[in-house]
Amino acid sequence: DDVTLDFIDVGAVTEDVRIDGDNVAVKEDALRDSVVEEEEEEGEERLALHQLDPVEVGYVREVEVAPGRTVQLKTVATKPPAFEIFNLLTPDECDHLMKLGEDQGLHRSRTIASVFNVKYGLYAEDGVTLVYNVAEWNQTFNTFDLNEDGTIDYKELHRCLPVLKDRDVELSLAQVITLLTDLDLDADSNGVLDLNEFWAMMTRGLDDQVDQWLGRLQAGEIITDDKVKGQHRISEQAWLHFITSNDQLLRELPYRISALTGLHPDIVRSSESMQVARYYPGGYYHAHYDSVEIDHRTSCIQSMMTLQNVSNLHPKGRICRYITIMTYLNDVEEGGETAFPYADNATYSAEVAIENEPTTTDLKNHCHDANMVIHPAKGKTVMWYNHLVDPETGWLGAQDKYSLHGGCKVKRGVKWIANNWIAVDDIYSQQMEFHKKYFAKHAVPGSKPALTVQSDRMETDASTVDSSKGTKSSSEDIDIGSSETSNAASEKAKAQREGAVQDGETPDGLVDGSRDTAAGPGGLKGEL
Ligand SMILES: O=C(O)CCC(=O)C(=O)O
Ligand SMILES: [Fe+2]
Repeated sequence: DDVTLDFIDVGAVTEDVRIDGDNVAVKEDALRDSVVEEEEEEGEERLALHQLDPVEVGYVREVEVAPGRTVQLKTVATKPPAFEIFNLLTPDECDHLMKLGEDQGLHRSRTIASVFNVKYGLYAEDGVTLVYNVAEWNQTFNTFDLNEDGTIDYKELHRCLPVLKDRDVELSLAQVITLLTDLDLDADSNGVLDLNEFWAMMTRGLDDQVDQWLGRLQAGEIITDDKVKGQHRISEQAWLHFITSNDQLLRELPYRISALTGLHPDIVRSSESMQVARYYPGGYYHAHYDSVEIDHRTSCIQSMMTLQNVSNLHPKGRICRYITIMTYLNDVEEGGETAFPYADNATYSAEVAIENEPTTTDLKNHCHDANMVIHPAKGKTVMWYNHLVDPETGWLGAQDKYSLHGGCKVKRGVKWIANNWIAVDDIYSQQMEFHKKYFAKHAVPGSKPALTVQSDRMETDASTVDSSKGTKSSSEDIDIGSSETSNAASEKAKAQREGAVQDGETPDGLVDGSRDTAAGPGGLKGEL
C-alpha cells in the first residue's frame, strides 16, 4: 500500500466505486496511450458481446439459466433493448438478498469517497481507509472549519464552494440544508458536513451541479422549509461481494446471468458485485445513465485499477457498464417505478434532451412523462443494454442514449432493488488482460452448471408498461443506434457465443462497481 496518487483534477466523476483491495494500486506516472491498438492473441477464440434481439415489444422468450430453471424474458422496449424477466430470483431469494443487504449494514452504507479521490485518498465504507495525504486533507478541512468544531456549517460552506463565492450568493440555513440534500452531500443528514462528507464533496467537482441548483433556486423551483432540519437521504446501498461470499445464491448468480445474457462467464464474473439499495418514502433517483460514453482519453475503471494504466492528463476513469440487471426485491405500496424517458423514441435528439432539462430527468415530479414506466413487483427483473454492440468488432459500442432511466419517487412503502452491472471494457485486449490478472488472483477450481438457451415466440400484452407517449423529436434529430445495428451485431455475436459459455469455473469474486454515474445530465441524487 505504498501507492502515491496525486491527481489534481478529480472533478466530474461522482460515483462511488467499490473495488477489491490491492487493485487500488495506480501508479502516478503510469501513462496510458490515447490511441490503443487492438491486438488479438493468436489462436484464441475471440469472445463476443452478445446482445439479445428485442424483436418487438411484447415478445417473450424463455431461457434456461440453471439446470431445470427457466426464466421468461418479455421485451418492453427495443430502444434500448429492455426486458422484464420473471423468475431470475425467487421471492425467497429476494428476501434473502434484502436480509444480506441489511446484514451488511445497509442502513449506514454510504460509500463516501470514490477512487478518484486520489489526491486525498480512498475511503471505503467498511472502515478500510486507503488514505494518502491525510495530513494535507486535514489541513484543508481545518482552513474551512473556522470555528474549529470539527464540522463545516452552512456559513463555512460558503467559503468552500467556489461557485457560491463566484456568484456572490448568500444562502439561508434552510437553503444550504436543501442544497446538501439535493446534491446528496450530507450523508447522515445532520445539516453539517463532517470530514468525510466534506471530503466527498470537495472531490466531486460540484460546480456545474451547484450552478444548476442555483438556477433552479432562482427560478423558484426549489422550495425550502426553514423548519426543516435533518432530512433523510434518498436511498441507501450495500454491496454484496461475490468474491468473498460463501453464500450459495451469490455464488450461483453470475452463472444465471451468464446464461441469461449469453455472455461468457468470465465477463460476468469479472464484473461488479451486486448492489442492494433501499428507498424510503420520498426517495427517488433522477434519470441518469449507468454507463459513460466511450472516450479513449481515459480508461474503464475496472481496467484502470487492475492494469494500472492511468493517464496523467485524464485520470478520471469511466464507468463502463454494458448491461444493467435490476431486480425489485419487494412490492412497493405506491410509486417507485423505474422510468425511461426516451425509450422507443423514434429518434434521440441531444438538442431536445438539453432543452427539456431538467424536467426529463426529474423523476420526482415527472415520472409519468417518461416514455416507459415500469412498475415494481417483487421478483421482477428489468434488464437493459446501456451500450450498442459495434457491428464491426462485435464488441462494446457507443453508449445507448435511449438507456436514460431512473427511479421514480416512492410514495408509500419502502422499495428495495438489487443491481447487477455487467462491466465491459470497450477495448477488447484490455478486457482480456483484465481477465487474466483478475482470474490469476481469484482462481478457484471447479465446474460450471450446463447451460442451454431456448427461445420461444409468445405474444403477451405489455400490461405493466405504460404505453409510449410519442416522440420528442425535431428536424435536427440525430438518429443514433437503430436497433437494426445492434441486432446485426447480436446475430453475429450469437453465432460466436455457442462456444463462449463452455468454460468451466466456479463463481468467485467480482470487482465492485458504482451505483451511479455522472453521465446523466440530471445525475443528481436528490431530496426527500
Ligand atoms: O430504482 C430504480 O428503479 C432505478 C435504480 C437505478 O437506476 C440505479 O440504481 O442505477
Ligand atoms: Fe441506474
